[in-house]
Amino acid sequence: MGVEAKIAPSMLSSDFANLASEAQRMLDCGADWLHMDIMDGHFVPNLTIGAPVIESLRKHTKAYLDCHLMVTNPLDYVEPLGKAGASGFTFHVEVSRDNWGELVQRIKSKGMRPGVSLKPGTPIEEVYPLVEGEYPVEMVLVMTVEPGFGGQKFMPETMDKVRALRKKYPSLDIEVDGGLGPSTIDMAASAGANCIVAGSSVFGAPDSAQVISLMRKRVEEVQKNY
Ligand SMILES: O=C(CO)[C@H](O)[C@H](O)COP(=O)(O)O
Repeated sequence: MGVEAKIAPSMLSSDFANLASEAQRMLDCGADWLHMDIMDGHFVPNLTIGAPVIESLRKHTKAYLDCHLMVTNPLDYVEPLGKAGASGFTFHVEVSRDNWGELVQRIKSKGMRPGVSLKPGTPIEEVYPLVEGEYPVEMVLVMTVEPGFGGQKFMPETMDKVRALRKKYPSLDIEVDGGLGPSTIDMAASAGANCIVAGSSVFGAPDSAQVISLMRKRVEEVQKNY
């Protein structure tokens, strides 16, 4: 089927005062990507980090920095994040309905991998043109909680979107984010998600490596049957 399991701890749950060592700890625990939540206090009611922090972290790691832009004007972030060393740039479809073609082109021109995300209430059909268009995104991030805060409860009803996407696009990277951990990974993996973002379940566990390994195993078990 051609999709790989990617386990991406959400650095939102890390100790931001020790970001570089927290990032290295996650990589040592087996993380594939580091998920970076960029929030502007407008698209979502929380304010986190931006390009300066990505630039600082990039000096300490070569890891894939999977940036999720929970911002109203993603276009404004392309240039700074490209310069800062972001790897993936995932924007929200709800704020990009009129300019996603330009956005994807600019993201790619800065050497980043474009992705699109959608909130729980947004119909999955809205992202189909972005996967199939002239300037396709390379990943769809299905939010499994309302974006804005870590530690929320996984919304099982969002799995219908993951199933629909996987049926339509067998080799697409499908990421899920929010409330993922040992008790919810089976739902996400069996629906077809292969990129798993997890914050509180990984950072809050006594053995983060064990949680990462369990989630990877579940995704791999499902993927090999495709
Ligand atoms: O994007 C996010 C919130 O908008 C976080 O990445 C997400 O909620 C992960 O945290 P947790 O695993 O604790 O739910």
